[in-house]
Amino acid sequence: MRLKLAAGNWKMNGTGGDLHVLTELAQRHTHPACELLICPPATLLHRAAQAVEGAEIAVGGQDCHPQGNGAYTGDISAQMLIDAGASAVILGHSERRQYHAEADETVCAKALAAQAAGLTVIVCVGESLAQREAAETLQVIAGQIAGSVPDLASGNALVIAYEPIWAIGTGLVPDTGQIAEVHDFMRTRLQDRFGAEIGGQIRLLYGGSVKATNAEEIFAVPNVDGALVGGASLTAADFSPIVRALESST
Ligand SMILES: O=C(CO)COP(=O)(O)O
Repeated sequence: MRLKLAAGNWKMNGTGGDLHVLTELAQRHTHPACELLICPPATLLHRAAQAVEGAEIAVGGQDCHPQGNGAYTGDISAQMLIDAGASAVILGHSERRQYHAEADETVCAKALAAQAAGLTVIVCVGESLAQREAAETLQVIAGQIAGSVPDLASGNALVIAYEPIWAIGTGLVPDTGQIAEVHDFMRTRLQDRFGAEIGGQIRLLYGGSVKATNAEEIFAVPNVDGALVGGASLTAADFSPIVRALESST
């Protein structure tokens, strides 16, 4: 059984005054029937980890460097994320691929480092609108999974988030048939590569304009094991109903 995961990606949002969102979430979800993860900006990680201490909420980073330490100004290593209290990291988000020119090989190197450090890795994949319109979606996803996901000894510490670029922050969401097609395809690719057991352990999240209003429908899709939520993870009032929808889908 894969434990469902509700993950929030705060992106470049949030300062100390927003930590109350975490304490509010902790109060609302004392015994969650799914895993809860919030990935705040790196500047807030340590305080976020302290804010959720004792609660069933984990915190994670939004990126890490492949090296453990060294002359990489502005970068943060996987060990540093752990030191700050993180247990997971998002890698290869389309915004990093686009604005930081991260290729699959870079994402894979980061994933290896994060795994070695003991972090749960959330690798993001997803097609652009032009790629979808050219009927290249599955080909793009296959290439990103092959290139960004490192070899694994277990599937428990790997999560893949399918985030169509055209659905991120736009209010547009693929229909459930389109989500099912990609998630089933990812499951098959992962089981072909890693075997039925490991490939069956890897959790597959959907991300892109997930809201309280569409969560239930999305979580009913087979092979959707949770969500990676951007905008609607910034307040407890928005995120909490998504968590509840996931809990009742389990
Ligand atoms: O990019 C996302 C999460 O990583 C999705 O963002 P939105 O939920 O704001 O569309």
